[in-house]
Amino acid sequence: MTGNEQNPSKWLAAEKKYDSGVYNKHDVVMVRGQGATVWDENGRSYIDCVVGYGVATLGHSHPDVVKAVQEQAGKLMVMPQTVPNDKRAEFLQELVGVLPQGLDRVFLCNSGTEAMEAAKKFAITATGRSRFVSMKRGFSGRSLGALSFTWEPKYREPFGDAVDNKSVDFVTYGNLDELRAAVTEQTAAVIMEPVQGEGGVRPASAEFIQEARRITREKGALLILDEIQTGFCRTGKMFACEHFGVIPDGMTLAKAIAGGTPTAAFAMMSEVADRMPAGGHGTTFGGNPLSMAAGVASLRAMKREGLAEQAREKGAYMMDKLRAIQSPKIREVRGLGLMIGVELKEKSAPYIHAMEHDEGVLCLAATPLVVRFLPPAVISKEQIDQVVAAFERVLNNVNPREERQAELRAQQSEMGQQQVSQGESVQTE
Ligand SMILES: Cc1ncc(COP(=O)(O)O)c(C=O)c1O
Repeated sequence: MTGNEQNPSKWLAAEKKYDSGVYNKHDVVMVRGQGATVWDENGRSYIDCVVGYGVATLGHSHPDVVKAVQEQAGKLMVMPQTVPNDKRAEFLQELVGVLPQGLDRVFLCNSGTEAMEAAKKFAITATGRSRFVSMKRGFSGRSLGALSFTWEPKYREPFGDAVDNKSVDFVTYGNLDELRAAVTEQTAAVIMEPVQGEGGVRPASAEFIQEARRITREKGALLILDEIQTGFCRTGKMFACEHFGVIPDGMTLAKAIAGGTPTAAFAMMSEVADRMPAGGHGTTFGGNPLSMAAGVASLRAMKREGLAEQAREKGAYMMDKLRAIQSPKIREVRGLGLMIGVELKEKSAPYIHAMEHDEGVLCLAATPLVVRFLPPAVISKEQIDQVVAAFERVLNNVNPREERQAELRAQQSEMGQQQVSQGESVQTE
């Protein structure tokens, strides 16, 4: 039991009452974070291997980011992108400095899905084409434009024809023949994640991603890599495409880009940017000075602290430890850097719940069978040891089938009790 179940919090009640209802809320209220640790309102600590779906790769409340935000908040928070701003210029310079060569034009926005929207529009104006190739099991976000690239039917079907799924061909991630057949002279862009995150933590093969580069060039289409989850050191390089020696024409960026502030970008080659008419796209909050200040501090800290090397080394350490777990429930441990998935032979949800509830470790699902770990790169090896030990205990102790049967037995006996007492009351009246 968490403290909240014993003593329901007013914050938990308020959030559950007023939220739109689209989220499956946990029974816990988080109030503070530092590095790889977060604390709930009752003071219980958790090792965070979710970090806001992969946002806080630098750790929660990194001191440089906190200082930059504090200073900028007292100076200037709002300036639209039509009016140049010192922090925005500094951020753009820093960002282009770490991006693969040639990606030196940037559209700034606020979330991953907006970066995908931008990518879609820039690809259409750059090529004069409007067909796309995306990947089965791919996830690109949930706005209607981005949703057209997202494969999972449950995210698309509730919105029927409002999601444009006629102009997108989905190919099996890794299938070279399907890829070659799908990319034609009508294709504006091929969209893919270098490691599928939501789709089960699946790294692309070098052959597949390199063939995507080759065939898009041959057909005059763009290659757009979705590095929203993989970017900014998560996979052990600043960007995952560096593992494959591939430079795309455009790259969508978000999550860890700016120290936890809601920031995103579509970075592209000049030839792609130059074809968008002035005023053809825009956003109010994109490139706001507050996020830009956080972004500058975050990018500098990533470089100074060797965050990519940390993610590479700790990722290998954690993956080795997970692979050493002897459990018949594990089908496969896979990933790249600190983007790690453990595919089980059964549903992952009860194990993820037990990790949080019983062990104080936050992790998340990626498809119903996969437990996904996205710890910050500043996590210590001791914390990794704790996470792996907790996971092993949970695999040993949780038995969803037995628990479900016990639940059913309890329900049946409760119903039996009710029938007996109803029967008794009838008799006694
Ligand atoms: C690969 C990928 N693309 C796009 C998105 C959408 O980003 P956002 O949730 O910021 O809109 C996500 C979010 O998880 C993602 O992992």
